[in-house]
Amino acid sequence: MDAILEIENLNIRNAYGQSLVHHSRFSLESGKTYCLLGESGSGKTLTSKAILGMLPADLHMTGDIMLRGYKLNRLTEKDWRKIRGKRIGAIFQHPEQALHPSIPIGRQFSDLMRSHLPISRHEAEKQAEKMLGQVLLKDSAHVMKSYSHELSGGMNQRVMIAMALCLKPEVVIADEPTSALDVTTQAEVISLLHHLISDLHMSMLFITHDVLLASYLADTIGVMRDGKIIEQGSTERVLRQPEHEYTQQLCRYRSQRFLSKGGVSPRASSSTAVQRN
Ligand SMILES: Nc1ncnc2c1ncn2[C@@H]1O[C@H](COP(=O)(O)OP(=O)(O)OP(=O)(O)O)[C@@H](O)[C@H]1O
Repeated sequence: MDAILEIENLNIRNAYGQSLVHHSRFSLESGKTYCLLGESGSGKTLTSKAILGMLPADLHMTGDIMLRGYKLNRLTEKDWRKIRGKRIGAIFQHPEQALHPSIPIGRQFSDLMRSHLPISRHEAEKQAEKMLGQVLLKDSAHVMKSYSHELSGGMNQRVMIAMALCLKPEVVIADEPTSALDVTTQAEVISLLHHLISDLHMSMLFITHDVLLASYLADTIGVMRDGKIIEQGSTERVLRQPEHEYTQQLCRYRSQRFLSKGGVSPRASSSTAVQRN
């Protein structure tokens, strides 16, 4: 197997020495999606922040995070800026917090591209507009001139996806990217993300509390609880033959939702909640 991102014995403690993430170990294979699945407070976001070198200063981390075998733990902030965005892209739950409120989208987009690539403003804007078209934003020229508060939640999240993917990162981290969206928009954005990631042959770490989303997107699932990965394996195995009692509970809950939604099947079986074309 060709591991692109490896997490070895990751521990995160707060200022009082309390363990928030405990001996976490997993790897993301090239071209695959690994899903960290768990309820609120289980340590998923802290894990993603550690991988992005964005842990709050009051938290203490030990363990190794390796991108293609290269240790990221001891990088300076200057080195991190070369990796974040360029080699590891990120999509967060609230795009409006990540986007600058008083800079037009096109300017933010082209600034991001120019901070990593030696291209002119004109060329960066051309590429940005093209990328906005790829995330199916209809009037991309208009979006380029807009401010984030003028766009809907779903449009802002499409902009974030375009920005996260524009530099063709090896790994994309998507942390609950659709939990602030309504159900229809969520399905559209997840379907779009899934197709782009596979078309561009990227690897994704997807973070969610939603078993149905995990079952749709993930090749491998790691179930997180109280800062620990209590079970991991192929999506098929984890959801069909869960070993841990907590995973069994999650799967029962998923079956109830499945039935209440009138029958949508997970990736572990033949069709999906969000249609895969
Ligand atoms: N800066 C911080 N200082 C101290 N404790 C923190 C800090 N950030 C997070 N925590 C705690 O660490 C634990 C894990 O938080 P984390 O945000 O990773 O959970 P999560 O699984 O992503 O949940 P959610 O989906 O609600 O974000 C929680 O108990 C949280 O309160």
